[in-house]
Amino acid sequence: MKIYVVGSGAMGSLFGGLLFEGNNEVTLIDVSKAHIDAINSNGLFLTTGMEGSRSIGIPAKYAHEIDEFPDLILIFTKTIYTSSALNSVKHLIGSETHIMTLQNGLGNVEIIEAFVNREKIIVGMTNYPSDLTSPGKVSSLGEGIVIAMNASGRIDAFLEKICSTFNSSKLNCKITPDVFKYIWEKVAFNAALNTITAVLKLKIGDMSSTEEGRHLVFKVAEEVIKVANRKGIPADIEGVKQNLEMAFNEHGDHMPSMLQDVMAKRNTEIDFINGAVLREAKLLDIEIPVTKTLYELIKVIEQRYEKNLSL
Ligand SMILES: NC(=O)C1=CN([C@@H]2O[C@H](COP(=O)(O)OP(=O)(O)OC[C@H]3O[C@@H](n4cnc5c(N)ncnc54)[C@H](OP(=O)(O)O)[C@@H]3O)[C@@H](O)[C@H]2O)C=CC1
Ligand SMILES: CC(C)(CO)C(=O)C(=O)O
Repeated sequence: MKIYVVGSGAMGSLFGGLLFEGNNEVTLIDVSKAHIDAINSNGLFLTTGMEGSRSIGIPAKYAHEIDEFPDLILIFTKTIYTSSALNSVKHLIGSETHIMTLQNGLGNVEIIEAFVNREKIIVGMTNYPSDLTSPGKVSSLGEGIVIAMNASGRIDAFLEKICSTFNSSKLNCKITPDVFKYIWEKVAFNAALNTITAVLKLKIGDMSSTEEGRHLVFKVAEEVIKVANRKGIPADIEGVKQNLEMAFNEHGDHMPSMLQDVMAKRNTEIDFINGAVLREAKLLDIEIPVTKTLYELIKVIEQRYEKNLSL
């Protein structure tokens, strides 16, 4: 299968690298010169729990260097850049090209719909942890899953082919009609864990070693699931709590993507995570005070470093 990964940082490189090793024709597309140059000079240096460290000779390019249509565009930019990234690869979207999003947050399908119709969108979620440690170097130490579904609600042959391609590339994929239940559960997870570790500048394990840290995480998760349930989405707080416990125990050394953003003084996905939940809560007239406080704290942090001020 011919696959372009658009946004090839921590997650894009992990997925691109594994799909390439699974004998797919994969090209990484990015905007970071340092990252592209490092991969083209020395290969992608990928470390995964099962396979260890190796250098993968996968091509990395800028969008304008390519001109063939792929079967699949896997978009792995931060959600704030989805629209601009897809604009930069508009010339690569053929009539049969599908676009897949496993990005965190809410509203990803609606952004992609400006580029292809819903039948050509695969939406899902993943909880593989991945860290971009330096240009060209990515480390993913922990197991995960991919949940996927066609955004139109139909299971078709292409979706089945994608999932089996992922599975033969060591990416544990499941097709699930109830995909938005899992997306909301992941939003609850990220609204809690990503913001709290980012505000505290602590890795998952360091934060979750305190009773107060764990209490705060569960409080936010409960607020988000309350909103999902009131919208009629059967998200399950017990499942979210189990996933959080699993992250506390098994992903202790991971810096959630929002923490990686704050450390690098980049804008975060807060408007697509806590911000999106707050908008839904407002429509339903539900108070979610802890989720709102964390939203506001991340906004303060973003504004401080946008102005080059210390924290
Ligand atoms: N990291 C993780 O463990 C997990 C992350 N996710 C989600 O996956 C998504 C990706 O996260 P992550 O991999 O951590 O993010 P990264 O910031 O590591 O990677 C995103 C990459 O996209 C590049 N980029 C930005 N704009 C464009 C563009 N216009 N065209 C092409 N590339 C572009 C960035 O370059 P530059 O840095 O120069 O801007 C960067 O290299 C997010 O939605 C995140 O929430 C989900 C599960 C786990
Ligand atoms: C890996 C995981 C699940 C941890 O928070 C994540 O989604 C992220 O880092 O954004």
